[in-house]
Amino acid sequence: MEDHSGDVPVLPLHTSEVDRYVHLNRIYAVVYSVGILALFYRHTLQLLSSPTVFSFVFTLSFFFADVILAVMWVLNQAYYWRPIHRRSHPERLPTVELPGLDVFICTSDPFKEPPMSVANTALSVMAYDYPMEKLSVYLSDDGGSDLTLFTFMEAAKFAKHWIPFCKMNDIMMRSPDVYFDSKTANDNHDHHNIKILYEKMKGKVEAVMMNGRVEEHHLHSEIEHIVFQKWKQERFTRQEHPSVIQILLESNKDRDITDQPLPNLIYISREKHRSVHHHFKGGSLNALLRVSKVMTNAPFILTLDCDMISNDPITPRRAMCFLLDEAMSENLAYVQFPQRFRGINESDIYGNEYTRIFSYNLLGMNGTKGPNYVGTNTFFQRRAIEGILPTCEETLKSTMTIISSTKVLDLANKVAGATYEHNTKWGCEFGFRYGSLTEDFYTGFILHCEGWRSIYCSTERPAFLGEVTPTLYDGLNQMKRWTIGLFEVVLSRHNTFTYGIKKGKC
Ligand SMILES: O=c1ccn([C@@H]2O[C@H](COP(=O)(O)OP(=O)(O)O[C@H]3O[C@H](CO)[C@@H](O)[C@H](O)[C@H]3O)[C@@H](O)[C@H]2O)c(=O)[nH]1
Ligand SMILES: [Mn+2]
Repeated sequence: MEDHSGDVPVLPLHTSEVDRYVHLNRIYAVVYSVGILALFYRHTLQLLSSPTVFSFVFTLSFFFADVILAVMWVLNQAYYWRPIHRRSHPERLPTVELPGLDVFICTSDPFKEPPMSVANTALSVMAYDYPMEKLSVYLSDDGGSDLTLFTFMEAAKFAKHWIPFCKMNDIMMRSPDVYFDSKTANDNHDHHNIKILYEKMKGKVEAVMMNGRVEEHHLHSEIEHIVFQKWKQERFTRQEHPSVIQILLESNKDRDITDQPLPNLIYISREKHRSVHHHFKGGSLNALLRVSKVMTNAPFILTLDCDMISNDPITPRRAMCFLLDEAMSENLAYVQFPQRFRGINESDIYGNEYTRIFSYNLLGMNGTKGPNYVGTNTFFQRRAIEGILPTCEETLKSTMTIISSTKVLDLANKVAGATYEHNTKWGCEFGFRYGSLTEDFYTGFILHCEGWRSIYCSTERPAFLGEVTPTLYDGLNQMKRWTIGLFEVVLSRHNTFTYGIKKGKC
């Protein structure tokens, strides 16, 4: 990778090395295969020497059960054959301007996903070590909740203090809740003041949450009153409401308390109609793709679940080490960071950490086409996920610089409309793909089939930290959803065996 053609050698932005235990893995695989062959040899002998029909059928059933397990085992070896560790070197990124980054955060229920913790996720990424004028954070609220919007309005005010505080004190954990809870938070004067501000904001949000809805006396400015008028409409429910797009911070206008620019912060609740399928998270991500296209159109996109806080402010620069590498970016669809969790007790009795699917398997896939998309902590190239939009999507091509202009807002509301996708290829040829409860796996798989690659970047300090499912019931439900989602892919025309092989690219 090193280029010594110039006078000064250009150091690579990223390096990779094959896992040092790969040979052990391979030896183990060979020994295990011998074991499997011996087992089948024994089964065959038993079948041939079955004294009765009953014992024949009995042995045959064991034989088939073992065939299934053996096939699963063989397929799994792909993960251990050539795991690759990739390291990024963000300190080597050229000092030229960094590209725009649009962050998509999805939330869907203010009572299951408390707006205050969603706001913490947003604040943690808004405080990234990244040029503020290049960063836009979009919140998609599928719950269409005034409580969430209210919380984000408060968070936008708090961000003006929080972002400079993090940067001046070089804080790594930029989610306020976790930062104030952590033992490392040192109790200096600044810390004390910002904590008071945070507690005040939290108090306001809690009062509104207790009340269950935003009322006149919670609001202070004329603008706030106008915004919440929408919720006064008779038919404003979670499943039936017009689109709400609210710019809470505008980078080229708003400044923090040290007079530095702030990132854009935009609240979006796409239009919903009972009679129109909204396609859950996939639908919400596609609405975000379109709205962000008409507003900021950044070439790179980070998708985040509402509970995934940033744990390291340098992460977007790490992602850029891969995405900006010309030799690699041509067909690089996304850079995946692992899903790690906080609050897991030592014994992790429910296996909530999912180390295998979120760490080992992804590492293994780094040696092939790259990891599958796990729904969150993923930096996409916009052009990969968007696909080539046909000319009928002309509206999407007109990006403007003033995001708060009426023209931009009208267009944004139009593309966030419930029926906008009718008679278009959204969800099947471009955007996040519909048809599976695990839209993430499905989308990543299709991208790989289309010839795109992906990268798994794991770092010693986790880039993001999520929350584990709180109860066994939730955990089982989640597992059920994932299994159904994967099964939907198997039953679709994009079956991983047939479609992937037919395409000849997987
Ligand atoms: O109609 C919906 C439903 C969900 N979500 C959001 O999608 C995210 C993930 O949903 P969650 O219920 O937390 O599902 P999990 O099973 O925990 O999520 C994992 O599995 C999902 C499906 O494979 C992926 O989309 C996620 O990124 C991945 O973390 C959350 O932020 C939700 O708010 C929406 O925006 N709209
Ligand atoms: Mn979740």
